[in-house]
Amino acid sequence: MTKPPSPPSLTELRQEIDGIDAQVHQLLMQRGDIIDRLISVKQTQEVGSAFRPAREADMMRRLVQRHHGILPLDTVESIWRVIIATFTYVQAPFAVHVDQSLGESAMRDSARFHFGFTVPYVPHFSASAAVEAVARSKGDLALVSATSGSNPWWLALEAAGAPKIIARLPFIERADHPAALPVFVVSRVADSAMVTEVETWSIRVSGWNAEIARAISPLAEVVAVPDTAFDGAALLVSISAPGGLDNIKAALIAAGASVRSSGLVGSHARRYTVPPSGKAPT
Ligand SMILES: O=C(O)C(=O)C[C@]1(C(=O)O)C=C[C@@H](O)C=C1
Repeated sequence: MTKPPSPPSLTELRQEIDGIDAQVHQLLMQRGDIIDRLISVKQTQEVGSAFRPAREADMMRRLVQRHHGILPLDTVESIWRVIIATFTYVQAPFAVHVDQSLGESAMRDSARFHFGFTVPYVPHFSASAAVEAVARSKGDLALVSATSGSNPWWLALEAAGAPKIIARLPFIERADHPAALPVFVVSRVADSAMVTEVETWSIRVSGWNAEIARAISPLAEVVAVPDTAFDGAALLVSISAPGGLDNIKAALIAAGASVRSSGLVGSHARRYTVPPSGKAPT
């Protein structure tokens, strides 16, 4: 009778792990060599930022789709965020300007999760100050709340040549995400690098009240800052449906508001949600 094979020893398993670690490290250095070649092809210096939101949204979605096994998705996502953010930084150094006015810890978690520790973190006491710092810079990023605001910081994005909203974090949403805070990324990137699945519009209205807010809330995500001078409000409206802007304007007017102005202030990828278990992401 043949003896069953004996299980591998701890030393053998550790040798296998060492072999894999050396390969992972080797592959990361190889990735760095490719980034080195990509710098001259991309001509990042023209816009100043190496950040490519459309490419990153696509990479993060594919990462989730191919992932399986016991390694938690939180860990895989955070490792790749640090890899991509750091390789963006080595192409063209940038800082992340963070609005901490609504609370420091969740914003800091979001910045560190998505951009790691190599990219400098610059705290600000208002969203406007973070956005102004980006406007003065060549390729810096600002992180501001995507769901609430105490001042209409997005008005500064209306002008041609001003920075724009280029992404909404987290790229991959799910229950218990370790950096779940909804955050807009504001920067100046090449038009060709933008994702346009969701457009963000700055809309100024007169005659704003709670009833009008309720009337448009099923149609789009809205951040509203009342503007007492005009009995109105500055709105930041995220629109994903084609023709959505006209529908929003019609709904505002039907509810009794008048639209004073509208301007496109950016765009980002559609929200991508991983269900609790087993089902396909949406
Ligand atoms: O694909 C690019 O354009 C890159 O610069 C590479 C890379 C990456 O590290 O994979 C880095 C920055 C971009 O935002 C997207 C991807």
